[in-house]
Amino acid sequence: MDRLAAPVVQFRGVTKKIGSKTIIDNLTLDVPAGCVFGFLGPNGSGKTTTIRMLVGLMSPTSGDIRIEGQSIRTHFEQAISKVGAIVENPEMYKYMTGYQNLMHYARMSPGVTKERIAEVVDFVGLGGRVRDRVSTYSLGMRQRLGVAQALLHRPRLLVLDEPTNGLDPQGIRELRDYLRALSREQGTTVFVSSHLLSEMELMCDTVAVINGGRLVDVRHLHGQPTAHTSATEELITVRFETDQAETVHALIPGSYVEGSSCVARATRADIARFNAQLVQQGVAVYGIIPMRQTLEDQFLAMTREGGVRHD
Ligand SMILES: Nc1ncnc2c1ncn2[C@@H]1O[C@H](COP(=O)(O)OP(=O)(O)OP(=O)(O)O)[C@@H](O)[C@H]1O
Repeated sequence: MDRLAAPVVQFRGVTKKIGSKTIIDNLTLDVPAGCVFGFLGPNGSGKTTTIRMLVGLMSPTSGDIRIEGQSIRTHFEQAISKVGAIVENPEMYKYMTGYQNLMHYARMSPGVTKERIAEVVDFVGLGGRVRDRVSTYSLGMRQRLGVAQALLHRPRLLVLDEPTNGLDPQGIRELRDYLRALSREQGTTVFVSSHLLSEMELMCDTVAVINGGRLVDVRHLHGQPTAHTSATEELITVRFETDQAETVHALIPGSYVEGSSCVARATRADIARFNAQLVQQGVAVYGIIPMRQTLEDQFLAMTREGGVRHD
């Protein structure tokens, strides 16, 4: 992946209000070209709303989204022409075969040839079943057909909302394999949402975490932190060993008490500053221990506040 390439998607100060409720709050985020990008958040955090705006099903209240530099506000047609998406359930005619469904969509997309249909069918591994009726397909096969359809016009960006929902482990593995192949072999950027961190960890190069409509973290999973978290600003998680855990918790925003210690996520500089303040207040700190958390632990810690539901 070329890390210097211009981002495929740029969210800039995107806010969505419905009535008096702010669903998405000032989202600014870059999606690098050619990666599998995970959009992770608990239920109700705003993933679907963001995706609906990204694929043009809903307009932001303020802010803008650019797709390959084209604004969805001022150049909607050009911006959206670069996107293929499955949002909610893909519309399929169950009484027709997979192939007939693809032909139907191909007729609506200029320039899609029979060769292209064969290519996408092959790519998603639907070959043996494409001449069968969709009514006989498993959920996984319907989803492959949905992805094949979304890829027909060679989009630069493929957007999938919670694509692993309802798939069995084998289906999830296959989906993961072909999404990764799509980004690696064809340079297509894949934007995929989920509330399941374990899947994101295996599937994605980068994960953005959203909670309560706000971006809380962006993490590059196979190496250095992204631009959102420069090395000096990177948050680390540490355990303050102390017999006054509540006092430490009261001092450090976003921390939580666990047994006789307090777990906090902060930059290195802030951890040193908090420690100095604790010493000044006469709180005995016996140790500050870096925690090697799994992304799962970090995700739970980041989304702990506000009593959100995890499943
Ligand atoms: N049309 C609407 N009117 C009022 N509130 C809405 C509307 N659409 C979404 N919301 C609220 O916005 C918040 C975010 O919803 P959204 O569906 O984007 O979240 P999500 O992260 O996709 O969650 P899930 O995984 O459960 O679908 C939720 O609290 C939801 O109730």
